[in-house]
Amino acid sequence: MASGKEVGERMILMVDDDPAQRRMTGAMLTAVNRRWIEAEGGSAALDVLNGPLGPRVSLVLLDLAMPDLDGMEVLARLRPARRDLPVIALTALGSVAHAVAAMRAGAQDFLIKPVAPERLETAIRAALSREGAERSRRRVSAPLAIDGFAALVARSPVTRGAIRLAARAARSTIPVLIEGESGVGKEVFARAIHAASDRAAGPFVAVNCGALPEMLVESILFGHEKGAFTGAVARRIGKFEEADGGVLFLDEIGDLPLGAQVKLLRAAQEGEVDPVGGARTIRTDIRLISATNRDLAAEVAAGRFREDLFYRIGVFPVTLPALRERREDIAPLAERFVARFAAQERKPVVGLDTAALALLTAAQWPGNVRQLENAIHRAVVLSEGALLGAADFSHIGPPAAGGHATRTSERQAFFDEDGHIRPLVEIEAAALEAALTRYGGAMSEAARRLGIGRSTLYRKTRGGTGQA
Ligand SMILES: Nc1ncnc2c1ncn2[C@@H]1O[C@H](COP(=O)(O)OP(=O)(O)OP(=O)(O)O)[C@@H](O)[C@H]1O
Repeated sequence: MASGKEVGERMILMVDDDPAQRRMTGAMLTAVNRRWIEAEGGSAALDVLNGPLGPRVSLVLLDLAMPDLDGMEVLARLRPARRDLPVIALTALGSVAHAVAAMRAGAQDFLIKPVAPERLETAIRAALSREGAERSRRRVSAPLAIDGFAALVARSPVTRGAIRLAARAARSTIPVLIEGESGVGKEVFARAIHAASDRAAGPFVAVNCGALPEMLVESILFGHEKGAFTGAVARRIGKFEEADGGVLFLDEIGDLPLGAQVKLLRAAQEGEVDPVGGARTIRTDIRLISATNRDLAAEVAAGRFREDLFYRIGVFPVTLPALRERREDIAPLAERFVARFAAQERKPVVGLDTAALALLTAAQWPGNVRQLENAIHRAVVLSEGALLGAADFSHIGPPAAGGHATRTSERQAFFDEDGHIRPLVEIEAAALEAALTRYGGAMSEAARRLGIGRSTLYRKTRGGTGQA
């Protein structure tokens, strides 16, 4: 049963089976002049929402672990009737995975108990303003927007699955984490989510965290005041402010230094950023889409990525498989690229012959779609005829035979003259050298391709690769 406290125009429904917790939260809400009502369990909460006070409830603070009807069940049952009702899930430390599930099921935010009063108030304010009834109603009545995805090639079931998932994410404000190797299409997916969302008219700001100079990461993301440090001759707005009202795409988020991760967490949780060297706090309204080519869970385990930030940004993971794991996409992508580059380069090329298609379809594509795109561009530029043939792709390595590295260069990189595997430091040194040679000494590109941060690459090449 629910016990009404103050009955006013709009009120918060607090749902928790623990009386002490209800008292504590109630005191916090009263202190910030919020009207509220409480329910001691899931069924009581549904009774309130379906009863005469229901229409007055503007927000639900929902404990997830309750004996009679747990929070997830309450979410599932209230959603059909009250789609526009913001819900903030509350959970104990250690059950963050539940909170993540709740966000996927439609909660706007989650808080870990015990909750600090300021954090509670910030979350309430954000949920009430950002997820206001009007916007939600617009969003719900809009048809499933997949227009932003129409430009993507997707013949394979896995790519179609990823698009369906991303299209669903586009309709909410959930932070999305796009995972996949370099060149698989993470950024084009992020742009498609933006285009299909109700923020399409707002900015899309992309930041490659792996390419940010370590000293300037915070100033670039959060801005700085004039005179904040030597060289800060004018105030500069950060990427968060730039993306206000739109989407901030953080590529290679695993490369962010730990210090910046702390600030990012606050910005992601509370929508507030503190420019470097300033006393002001700036409120922003952004949607975060992150991407990584690393296993972030492993980075968390290794202490290189903050667990709380991982849970915050990784609520809705979308995984894009490597191109070699979705070979059905190769031919349509190749044809798309031929048409594009033929027009761009004013060449009479109209397609690929069977042998070329077979070669491309069987290749390994370590650089994924971007590598395929570059290979086609090069072939179109060099071609003389109407169809590209296998000879136009002679630089594409053959498929790995039976999983063995058979090419001479691979043999030299991995094995010594006696056929024994080389020590890891030597293999690493060879890989670093190969990358730097391949990308003409461009550190950022080499680091990106190697899947490591630029500072790590500097350290490894400067300090000698024999050092750990
Ligand atoms: N499904 C697709 N349909 C059409 N083009 C695609 C598709 N996927 C990727 N591309 C093209 O491949 C190229 C690489 O994509 P993108 O830059 O999004 O990859 P990425 O995963 O973000 O790479 P990185 O990790 O190196 O930043 C782009 O030119 C993009 O247009």
